[in-house]
Amino acid sequence: MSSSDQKSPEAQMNPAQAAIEIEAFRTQLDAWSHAYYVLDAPSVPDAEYDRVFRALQALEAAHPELLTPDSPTQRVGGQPLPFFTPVRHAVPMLSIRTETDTEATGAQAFDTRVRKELGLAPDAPAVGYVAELKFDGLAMNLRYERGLLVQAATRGDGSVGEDVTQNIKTIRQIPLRLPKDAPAVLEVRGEVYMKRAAFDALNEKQREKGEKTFVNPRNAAAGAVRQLDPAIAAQRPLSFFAYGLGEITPAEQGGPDFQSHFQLLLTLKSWGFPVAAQVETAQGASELIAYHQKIGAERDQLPYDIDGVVYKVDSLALQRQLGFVSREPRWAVAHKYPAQEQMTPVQGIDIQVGRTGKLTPVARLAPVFVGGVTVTNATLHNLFEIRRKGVRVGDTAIVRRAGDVIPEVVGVVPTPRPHYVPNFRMPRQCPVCGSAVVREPGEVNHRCTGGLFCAAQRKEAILHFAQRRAVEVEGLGDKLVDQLVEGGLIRTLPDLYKLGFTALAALDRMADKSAQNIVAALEKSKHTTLPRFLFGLGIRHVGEATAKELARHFGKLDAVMDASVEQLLEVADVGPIVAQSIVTFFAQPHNREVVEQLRAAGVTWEEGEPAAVAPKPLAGQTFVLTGTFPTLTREEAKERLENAGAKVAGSVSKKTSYVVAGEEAGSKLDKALALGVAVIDEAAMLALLG
Ligand SMILES: NC(=O)c1ccc[n+]([C@@H]2O[C@H](COP(=O)([O-])OP(=O)(O)OC[C@H]3O[C@@H](n4cnc5c(N)ncnc54)[C@H](O)[C@@H]3O)[C@@H](O)[C@H]2O)c1
Ligand SMILES: [Zn+2]
Repeated sequence: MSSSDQKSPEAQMNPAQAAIEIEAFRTQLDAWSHAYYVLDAPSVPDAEYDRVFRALQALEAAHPELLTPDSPTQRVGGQPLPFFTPVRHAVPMLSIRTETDTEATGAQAFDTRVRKELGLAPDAPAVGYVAELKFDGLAMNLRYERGLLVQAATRGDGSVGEDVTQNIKTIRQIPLRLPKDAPAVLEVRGEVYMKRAAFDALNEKQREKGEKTFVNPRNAAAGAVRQLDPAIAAQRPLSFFAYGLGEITPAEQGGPDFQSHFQLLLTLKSWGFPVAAQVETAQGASELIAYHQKIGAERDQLPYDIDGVVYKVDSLALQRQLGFVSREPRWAVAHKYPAQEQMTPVQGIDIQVGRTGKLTPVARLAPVFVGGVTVTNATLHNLFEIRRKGVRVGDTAIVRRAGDVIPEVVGVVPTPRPHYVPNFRMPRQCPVCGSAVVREPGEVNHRCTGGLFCAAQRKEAILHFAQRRAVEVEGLGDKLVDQLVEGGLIRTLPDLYKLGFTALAALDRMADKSAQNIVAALEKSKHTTLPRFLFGLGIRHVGEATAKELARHFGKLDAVMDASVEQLLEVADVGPIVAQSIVTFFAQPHNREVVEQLRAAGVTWEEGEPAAVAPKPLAGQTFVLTGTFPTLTREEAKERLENAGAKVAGSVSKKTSYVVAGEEAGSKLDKALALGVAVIDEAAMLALLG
C-alpha cells in the first residue's frame, strides 16, 4: 500500500464485506479455470478472467488476513485429468507474473522492481535481460535421459502434470534423440502451440463437416495434446518453442555450466530444439520498451498467436539471488499486448452476400477494442455455427481478432436472457437482389441463386463469363472489371456489350490502343458456342464438362432453360444436386432477363438438335449402401449411383437390386442375405458404373 492517506476502494471495504466478495471471486475464478485448464473449453475471454483475477489480488492485498493458500492467486493451472498417468515434476512448473500495463511503463515497472530487489544503486549499470515472445499455447516439460526423449508432461497444477508422451511424439519439431554432448538428464521446457494457418484450416474443416470449432489456437493445441487417441493428435499439426529448463545434470556431475539464460537458449538450439528467432538480449528498461514496441508492431504478421513478451533477468546468478514468490519467479515478467478476445453485446445479426453468392451472417456488435483495433462486427460463418454457439441478439459475444484475419464470434458468455429472443433464421430471399436463397443437401452455407443479376456477385459473374474457357473476352481482367463496376459503367453482364471506345478510353490508365483491343475482343466474343455460353453463366455445379453434356443433350438453350429436374437427370453427368441447381437458376426471373439481354446484344451460337437419349446404365435399379467403403464416402457413392440413374434407398427390401457392403456393414447386410438380395463390394459397384 502507498503511504498516501487515500485508501483504495478495496481497503475501505469492511472485513465481512471483503470476505464475501473474495469468496465470490474465488468461486467464479475456480469455475472458469476448470473450464479452461481441465476441459480445454474456456467460458470467458482471458481478458475477463484477468480482470476478476486482478480484482481478487487487490482485495487480498488490502486484507492479507483473508489470504488462503487455496486461493486462485496462489495456485498454478488446474487439476490433471485422471485418465492420464500423473507425473510429479522434479522442478515445479510455475506461472509468470503479468505486467498488466500494456503501455511502455510495464517494462519500466519490472526493471525498477528488479533493481530494488537486487539492491542496486541508482547509478549502477543497467541490468542485462533476455526478451522473448510469450507464446500462447501450453507449457510442456520434455524429459531426456541419456539423450532419449523418455517423457513429455503438461504443467498440470505446477507440481503434478499429465503424461502425454505419445501425443507429443507426433510433433516433428521435437527431437526424439539428442546429440552426444547433451547431458545425461535434461528437461527442456517450452510451449506447444498451433500456428494460425493450421488452426484456421482445422476450423474450416470442422465447419464444413458441420462439427464443433475450436475457440482459439491455444485451446485447439491443448485439446490435441490432451487427446487420448494419438492418431487424432497426429492430425492436429502442432509446433514447439523451447524457452527454459527443468531438471538438468548438475555441473559438478558433468552437466553444462550455464552462466546466462541467453547462453542456455543458444545451447538448446544447438541440440536441435526450436528457439524463436525473436529472442534478444536487452540492457535496462529502455531496451525492453523498444523490444515491446517492435514486437507489438510485428505481432499481426507472426504466423502464431502471442499474448505478450516475456522479460527475464539474463544472469543465472542474479536469477538465483532474486528467487521466487509463491507461484512465480521474481526474475521474469510477462508484458502483455491488447487481448485478442473480448466480450461485447450482439446488437443485431446482418447478412452479407459474398462475391460467389454465399450468405454470411455477421454479428453487429457494440464497439469493442480487440486485437489492437476497434471492432463493430464479426463473422458468424453460417447458420449452423450460430445454432451451435447459441448466439442470439442481445447475448454477450466473445469476439476474437488475431493477426489480420477478420474478427469472428467464437461463442457467447452463458448468461440468462432477460426475455424471450427468437432463434435466428436465414432470409429466404437474397437481401441484395431478392433472388431465392437455397442451401443444398449436405452443405452448411446458404447461397443466393441470382448469380447473373445480384449486385454482390456482379464482378465474379463478369470475370467468370469473360474467362478464356467461357465466352472469352480477351483483356478483361480483374482490375478492369473492378474499374468498370466501381465506376458504375457496368451493372449487369449485358452492359459489357454497351461499352464503346469512348467510355473505355476515358478510364484511368487506359491507352487508346488497349481500349480498341477491348472493343474488338467484345465484338469477337459475340460469336461463341452453346457449351461456352452455358458454362459462362456461372450456374453452380455446371462446369465445362457438364455444360458440354447439356448442350449435346438438349441442342438448344431454351430447351435447357425450360428443362425439368427429371429431364435434366437424363443427361449423362447430371445428378439430382446439379439438376436442382440448374432449375433453380433459371427459375429466377432476373437470370432469365440477363440471358435475353445477352442474346439481344448479339451474342450468338449455333444451335443443334437434341441428341438421342441414351438410357442411363443403372436406370430403374435400386441400391442400398452399408458400411465404410475403401475409396468413396457414402455421399460420393450415392452421388455416383444417382448420376448413373439408380435410386439409392435407405433400407433393404425385396425390390432392392444390390446391397453395396463395405467394412463394418450392419444389419442391412444381414437383411440382404436373408432376402437373397445380391451383395456386392465397392469394386463391383464401380464396375457397374462403367
Ligand atoms: N479464459 C479463462 O477462463 C481462463 C481461465 C484460467 C486462466 N486463463 C488464462 O491463463 C493465463 C494464466 O495462466 P498462467 O498462470 O499459466 O500464466 P500465463 O499463461 O500467463 O504465463 C505462464 C506461462 O507462459 C508460458 N510461456 C509462453 N512463452 C513463454 C516464455 N517465452 N518463457 C516462459 N514462459 C512462457 C508458459 O507456458 C507458462 O506456463 C492468463 O492469461 C489467463 O487469462 C484464462
Ligand atoms: Zn443476390
